[in-house]
Amino acid sequence: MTTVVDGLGLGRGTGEMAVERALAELRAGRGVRLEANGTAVLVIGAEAFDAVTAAALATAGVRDARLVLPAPRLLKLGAPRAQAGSVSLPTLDAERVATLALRAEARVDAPVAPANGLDHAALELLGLALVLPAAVVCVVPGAAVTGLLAVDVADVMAYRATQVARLAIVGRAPVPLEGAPETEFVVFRGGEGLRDQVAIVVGRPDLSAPVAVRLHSACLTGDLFGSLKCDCGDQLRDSVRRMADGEGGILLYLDQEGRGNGISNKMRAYALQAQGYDTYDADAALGFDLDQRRFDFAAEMLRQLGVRAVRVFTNNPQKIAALKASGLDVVSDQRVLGRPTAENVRYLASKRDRAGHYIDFDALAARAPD
Ligand SMILES: Nc1nc2c(ncn2[C@@H]2O[C@H](COP(=O)(O)OP(=O)(O)OP(=O)(O)O)[C@@H](O)[C@H]2O)c(=O)[nH]1
Ligand SMILES: [Zn+2]
Repeated sequence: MTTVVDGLGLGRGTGEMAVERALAELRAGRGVRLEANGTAVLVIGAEAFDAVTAAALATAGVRDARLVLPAPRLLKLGAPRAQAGSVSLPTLDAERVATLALRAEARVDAPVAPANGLDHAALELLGLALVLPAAVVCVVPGAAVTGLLAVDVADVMAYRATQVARLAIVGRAPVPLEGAPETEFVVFRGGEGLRDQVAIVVGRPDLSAPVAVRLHSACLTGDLFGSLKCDCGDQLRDSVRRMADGEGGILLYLDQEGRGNGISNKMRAYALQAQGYDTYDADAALGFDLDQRRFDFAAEMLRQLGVRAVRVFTNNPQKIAALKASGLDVVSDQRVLGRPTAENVRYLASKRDRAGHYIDFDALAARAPD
């Protein structure tokens, strides 16, 4: 297959390479050509769609331009739909796109058409690229636009699953931690959009028994800076300490900032929270479902480390279900309580009430201050 050699991606499928390149293009604010069954459209993220881009596309003679939005964003705009949908852009107006895609007070101003396969793939690409889930999609006449990267819808929709299969350890070393001197960091590549994922092996867990495990999604603000808006930093340090003081364990530090939405979208959501939205409504206003995270690759990391049974430290029923679904034996009697603060109590209550997290406020209140 000469096409595989083409990109020197020996051993990688051409479809996967195209998807990975498309993610880089979209993150850089450029468009890509999305193809399915002989149909091709240009896709560009709404957040990159400025007046200059709009004018260039109009000059190129593009037609049938639409703004594709996910169902939660359509609901916010006053047009509830079970699935994603699109509104027509008869003139390429960057200001209108920004309003419909992002502004908190916006209302839908045109009929909404159901999303087709190309539209769904466009949103999947933007999600993988961690940009705002709103896509400008249009038809490009013949040779009017050159140099666009082409990517196939089927390859886009298959991408996440193929990444799990490619997960591999790329580096490991001992890193003694305060309070956990015998600790090893093991770095995996793959799983979600070629990001690096880290397993932190604390002590020497007995792999023949259920291993203490925490799946910890990255939270820059909480883990590193001690943000008062969430409980992540406490959960992180408490989990490592419990593993070190007990029989050892494995903490997976997962590159899933903002429940998988990415740090930029998390800050957009925090801006809405500052206006009074709760954690889930803020995400929904931007077009996100309750939670974007998948944990299938986390289970695969554990498997590659020789773990068959886990005692998982979490309050999140989705994590428990995902580990079980992946075939691991799961004991789930260990909760991870952060410190309640005036700033995070609403966040914790929302997680309990809207996402079914096992958060016991009496137990939190009873926690002795450190
Ligand atoms: N979108 C969004 N993400 C947030 C917000 N606050 C925290 N996060 C993210 O939420 C995730 C929390 O991760 P975890 O602590 O692993 O997860 P959890 O789902 O609460 O589950 P457990 O802690 O295991 O009970 C991290 O990715 C944070 O960056 C928020 O207000 N909005
Ligand atoms: Zn946090």
